[in-house]
Amino acid sequence: MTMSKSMHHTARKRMVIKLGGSTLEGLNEAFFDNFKRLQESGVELIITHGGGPAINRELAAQGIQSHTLNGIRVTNEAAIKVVQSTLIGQVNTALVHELTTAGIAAIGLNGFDGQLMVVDFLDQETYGYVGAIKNINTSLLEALMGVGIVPVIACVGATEAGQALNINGDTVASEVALAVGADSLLLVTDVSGIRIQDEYQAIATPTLIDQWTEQGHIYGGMIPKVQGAIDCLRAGIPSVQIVGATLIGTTIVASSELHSF
Ligand SMILES: Nc1ncnc2c1ncn2[C@@H]1O[C@H](COP(=O)(O)OP(=O)(O)O)[C@@H](O)[C@H]1O
Ligand SMILES: CC(=O)N[C@@H](CCC(=O)OP(=O)(O)O)C(=O)O
Repeated sequence: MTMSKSMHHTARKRMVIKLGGSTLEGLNEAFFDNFKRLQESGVELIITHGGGPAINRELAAQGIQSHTLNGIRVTNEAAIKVVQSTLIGQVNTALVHELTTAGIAAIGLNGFDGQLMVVDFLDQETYGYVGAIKNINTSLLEALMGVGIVPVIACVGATEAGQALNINGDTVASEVALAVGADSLLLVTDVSGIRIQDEYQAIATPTLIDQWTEQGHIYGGMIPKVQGAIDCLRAGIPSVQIVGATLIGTTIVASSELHSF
């Protein structure tokens, strides 16, 4: 790390929580209470979310084809319109409502708002309307957190020309965590972490993850999670976890930290 995180902010801890579309619809008030307690104890929260299943339903209803490649949705011109309207219009608003009901002050955002996530095409030929993040407006996030409001980010980016681009939710979570110098990243999904040959792993290292991915034990939607986790860990974010709705799962640690477990 070139710049100490304490340079960005003082004693307050910062946590980025990503709620996967796979688990979002089943979360209850007790789950959100955990976050309320964290916030009350002085932790600054940023919530990001996906919405893969909701997008799939809407695409199917409109007869639009799509498929994924390395856990990333290949998004054509018809699909990006559905992604944009579903994530921002439905999933984000519903989540903000749930947080508000749980007593957490929350504001819904997407890449267009205050130039929150400026993107370029990742690789238009391969992925279509999918974005790679160029810049994140961290001042906006800090201003909101500074007054106790939780930013709730939908994974839609905006190009400088104003084109919406789809971004994988796990990628948004890890890039936001990196941009704000978070102390921890929590990816909440529909499985209790990384499962290898029917066993959930309490601990994983980048080396093990590379092996498991090569062997095909890690595939599909788990790929962007482990990639984002490794990026964060390498950049010095001390705690990265992939968990289920019970908040139990896999902690990803640098190999050199293994001995302390
Ligand atoms: N090794 C693995 N351990 C656990 N889940 C895995 C693994 N490899 C692939 N997966 C898949 O990843 C899914 C979670 O990713 P995804 O469906 O994209 O969830 P989310 O909507 O939370 O991002 C799991 O439900 C599982 O099907
Ligand atoms: C580019 C890309 O893959 N975008 C994702 C965005 C939603 C998402 O990530 O949802 P989950 O968190 O439920 O997986 C998609 O279209 O499904």
